[in-house]
Amino acid sequence: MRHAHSVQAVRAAESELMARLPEGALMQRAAAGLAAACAALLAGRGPVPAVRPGRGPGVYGARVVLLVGAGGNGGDALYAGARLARRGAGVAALLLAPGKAHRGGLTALAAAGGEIIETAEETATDPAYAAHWHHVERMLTRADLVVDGITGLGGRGGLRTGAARLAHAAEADKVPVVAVDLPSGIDADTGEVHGPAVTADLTVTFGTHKPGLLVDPAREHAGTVRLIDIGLDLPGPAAAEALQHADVAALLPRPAPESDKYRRGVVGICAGSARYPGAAVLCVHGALRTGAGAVRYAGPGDQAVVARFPETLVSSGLPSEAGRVQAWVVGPGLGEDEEAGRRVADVLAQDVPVLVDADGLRFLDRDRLRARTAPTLLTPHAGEAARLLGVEREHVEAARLTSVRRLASEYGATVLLKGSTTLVAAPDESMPVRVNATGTPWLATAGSGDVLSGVAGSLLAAGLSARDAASAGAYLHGLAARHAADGAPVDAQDVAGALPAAWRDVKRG
Ligand SMILES: NC(=O)C1=CN([C@@H]2O[C@H](COP(=O)(O)OP(=O)(O)OC[C@H]3O[C@@H](n4cnc5c(N)ncnc54)[C@H](O)[C@@H]3O)[C@@H](O)[C@H]2O)[C@@H](O)CC1
Ligand SMILES: [K+]
Repeated sequence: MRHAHSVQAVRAAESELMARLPEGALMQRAAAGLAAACAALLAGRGPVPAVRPGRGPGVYGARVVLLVGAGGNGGDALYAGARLARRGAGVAALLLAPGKAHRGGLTALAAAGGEIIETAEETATDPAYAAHWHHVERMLTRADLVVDGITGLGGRGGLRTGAARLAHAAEADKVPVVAVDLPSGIDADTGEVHGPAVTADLTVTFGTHKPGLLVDPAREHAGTVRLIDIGLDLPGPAAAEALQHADVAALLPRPAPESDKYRRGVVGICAGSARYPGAAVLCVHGALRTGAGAVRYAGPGDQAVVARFPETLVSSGLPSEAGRVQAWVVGPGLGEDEEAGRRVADVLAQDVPVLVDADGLRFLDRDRLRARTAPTLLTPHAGEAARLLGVEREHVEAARLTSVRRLASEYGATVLLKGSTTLVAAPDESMPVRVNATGTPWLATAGSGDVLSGVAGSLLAAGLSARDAASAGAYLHGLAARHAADGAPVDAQDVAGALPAAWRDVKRG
């Protein structure tokens, strides 16, 4: 499991540890890890090449520019810069807040032969300093490596004008950028980005991940993330967490020798319509490939479903008349008419776990949902989430973590918010939000959501909690898409077809 903690939790753990260590020891641990990651990158062992023509790999002779802000983040950069300078790199520090730069870090860099250049942020728009800014921009574009130590845990809002200009200069020339702790300008706790922010190739983060390193849109600024253990002890639940193969393997059901189809879980599917029969087929396909003992289908797509999957138990009437199931999936391709609404209400009236997706989300009654005793799982994309929250889609996309938490709490349901990183929030706010990162852009294809509903519904029927079913389902689904795509476009049927490969991959570890 990968954990991400809030700024407040990290600060508390830091002060607890600092009280037991000699002064500055923690920052030295951070700087040592940061310098090692920079050295590896300069030696050609990083996520991006950092060797410019005319220079061999390694630290010796490399040109490193540090962007240094007012706080501890700049301190890390300065101490790491000193370590690189001692190994023969040419290191220059641009101080964006000269009066506030970390004293000890400045002394260390100067002692190691590094260059210190005052580049006060507020002079960026002053014509008297135009030549100076032109000069430092050129330094950046010629560097082998730029280290972003502008802001860390204490950063507020986006980059200011001067910092944004420098970050842009480095990015425009494709100079590798290593962010210290987090890319400056992102919101560490929410993953939101309120203005210009550094886009790093590598982020070296300390003690624990921060939610902003896992959640979009901030995540896209972080590049590859490397976690450095500095000995922090972070008790209590994380703010966010990401499952790994082993976590998912432990969650996936495994049929016991005495299992029969009923014990393995029967999932009911109410999806599709005369207009969208394909949604029914895809949803059933996802469910069948995720270990359900049996799939019952109830709805207007019964003939299409049984023609493709003869093992399905089909009927065309109301879901409550279809026979017993351990969980229902309702919504994909159901349409928007009265009949669809009747089916959703019929499913939600049953006292079993229910997954509501797509068209089903049009018919939710907040109070009825909150009154349900069995778990409910809602699986909206950003547009559907926006409608449920009464906000614009852009708002959900910009504030994904806040939005998924708000939905879960307002609807009293577990919510899976689809996207490039899928988020899962439980109605209990103390539970970490789960972040799924197995997805691929190829998953943005018609019908792939219908498959996901079948997958998660099947896991619900097998007895997983709504949160586990949603997060393990998203994980498998994303992995299946990667298997199916392998660098080329996929359709939703390919994704469903690759589910067994994803399952085996997870189980193998
Ligand atoms: N406390 C410690 O011993 C350790 C701290 N560490 C580093 O220290 C960082 C936290 O240090 P700080 O609390 O000083 O926080 P920052 O380094 O984020 O600096 C905060 C200061 O930056 C300025 N600032 C805020 N927003 C800004 C913006 N948008 N543009 C420009 N300036 C802005 C403000 O003056 C603020 O006080 C961590 O992220 C980590 O990198 C690590 O060395 C681990 C140990
Ligand atoms: K930073």
